[in-house]
Amino acid sequence: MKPLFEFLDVKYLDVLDLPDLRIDEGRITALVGASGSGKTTVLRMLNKMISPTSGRILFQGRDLAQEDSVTHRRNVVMLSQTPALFGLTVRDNLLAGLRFQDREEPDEQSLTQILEQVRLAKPLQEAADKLSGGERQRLALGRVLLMKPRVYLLDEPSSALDEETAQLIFEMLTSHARADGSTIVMVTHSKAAARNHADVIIEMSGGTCLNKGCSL
Ligand SMILES: Nc1ncnc2c1ncn2[C@@H]1O[C@H](COP(=O)(O)OP(=O)(O)OP(=O)(O)O)[C@@H](O)[C@H]1O
Repeated sequence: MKPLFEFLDVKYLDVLDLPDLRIDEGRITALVGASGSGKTTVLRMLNKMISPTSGRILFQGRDLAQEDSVTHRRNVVMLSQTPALFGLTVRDNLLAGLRFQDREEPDEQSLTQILEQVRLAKPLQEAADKLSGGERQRLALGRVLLMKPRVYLLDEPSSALDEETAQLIFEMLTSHARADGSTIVMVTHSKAAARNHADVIIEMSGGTCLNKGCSL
């Protein structure tokens, strides 16, 4: 397995202490652990929203500190726990992630297919602020899928979903990632989801990783 991210003696304030954490390319990694154990902070580091206060993170063998943040975030896209709405309609929200990408606007059919993929049965012209929490979560996931990133950082992507929809979404995400070789790092409170869908489970506690050596 090729390492995509490698943490070398990384510390972040008194929040994280990760001597040796590795995330492999093309795999599905689940970050599990109690509330406040540092899971979201790890995702934010992978996305370069925050940087280590000491130590280094390598991305594809290069120091992440040297990478351009905007370019990095085109490849490594984070879906937060409470995604924001963009613009007025479902369509506006799907297209929002492509604004800064040099790509042709997807046609109606592609947008409708994405909605089917995320199990959101709403018309493209529907007002986004009318959607429920779980529907917004799936809409935001659709926005991220359209961006076709190499790495998906998903912060509790199923927190607002019922069990059946969550299961369908995890299945869609994993088959999508396996088909195009993308990498997923997802935070989840569901140990069952982690066991059923992830290749690697990283267990966090008190800002560190409990796995032996943290290099799986
Ligand atoms: N910039 C910061 N300064 C100080 N403390 C911080 C900072 N960022 C995060 N923390 C603290 O670090 C701890 C870990 O936060 P984090 O959001 O990573 O936890 P989590 O495991 O994702 O929790 P949850 O499952 O509840 O979302 C928390 O106690 C949080 O308050």
